[in-house]
Amino acid sequence: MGLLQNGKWVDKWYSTDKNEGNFEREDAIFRQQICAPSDGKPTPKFTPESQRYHLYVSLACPWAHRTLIFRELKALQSHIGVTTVEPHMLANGWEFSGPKQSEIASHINGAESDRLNGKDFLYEIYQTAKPDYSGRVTVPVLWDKSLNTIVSNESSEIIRMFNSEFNTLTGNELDFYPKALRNEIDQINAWIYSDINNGVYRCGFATTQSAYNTAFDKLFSALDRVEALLSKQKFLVGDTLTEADWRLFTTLIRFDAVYVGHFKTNRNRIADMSAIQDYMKALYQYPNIAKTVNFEHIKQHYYFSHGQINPTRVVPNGPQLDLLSAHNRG
Ligand SMILES: N[C@@H](CCC(=O)N[C@@H](CS)C(=O)NCC(=O)O)C(=O)O
Repeated sequence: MGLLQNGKWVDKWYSTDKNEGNFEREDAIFRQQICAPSDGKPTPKFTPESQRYHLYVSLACPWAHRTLIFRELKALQSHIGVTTVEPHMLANGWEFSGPKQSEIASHINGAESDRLNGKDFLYEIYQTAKPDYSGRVTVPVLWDKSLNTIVSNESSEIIRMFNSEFNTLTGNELDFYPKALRNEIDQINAWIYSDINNGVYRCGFATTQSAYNTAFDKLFSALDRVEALLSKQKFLVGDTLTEADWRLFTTLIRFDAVYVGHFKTNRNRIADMSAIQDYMKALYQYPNIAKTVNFEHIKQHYYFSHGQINPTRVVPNGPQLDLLSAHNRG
């Protein structure tokens, strides 16, 4: 686990020293946009084209998972390729399969070598895009094969591009960020991001009791708020399935398998919150979504990579999850 400093890889864990034990997530650095050309405007640098862009993801990562879900929802499978890193993220950060993998890591089915750029580590992709890059090396990465660079490493922006910019290519007009609901979606995203999506990390990576207590209380108040909302309506924003639901889903699906134990988010499980549990099952059973969920990668990543939380690196066998049974959400 490390980061690039002026283009050089340094093996360093997150520091919470300056933040009284609180984990602070850094902002993503590559924030460019793919835009469909519009009449009378100069041609954008990144235009939607079939097979021009490629995703680097980890199947373990909830942020990368959003982009895989949108690739399915928006029928982009044949237009945007994917390479999956190994789940064990160790001294060299995210690794591709191959002979340079860390000695203590094992190859996990579903992980791949980097057939596109022939690299051993994800940080080399960042170095190619920006030789003096400083910052964390995170997934997802949306890579541009034409300009040999990173378009974006911010999942919330990648899913918006997938939602709207490739429609002419795919003919898929499904809209998970409709204009009329944008305010409401943005408001919901804001507290779900800080208290739930990032909130589970703030519990797990806290290094003082009080930082953990604060994150834990916020997390479960937010989950109670979601449970109350979903007890009276179908989705987070009324009757319409939006990006807000998919953004929440990738955290919910990891919750009982990993966060409850590994991140100590154990007031209760999602399985104990009946509206959320049924809602999560409904989303899991939505066409093409279950195949984006890989519990082997999820459990291997968290339990094996975070040696300071789980020094034995033993990965639990359970829990048994009930995701395929009937739900009452239509
Ligand atoms: N803002 C980013 C966050 C991505 C992120 O933090 N990904 C994690 C994996 S779950 C990562 O790659 N961490 C590596 C690191 O921080 O060194 C996004 O949503 O795309």
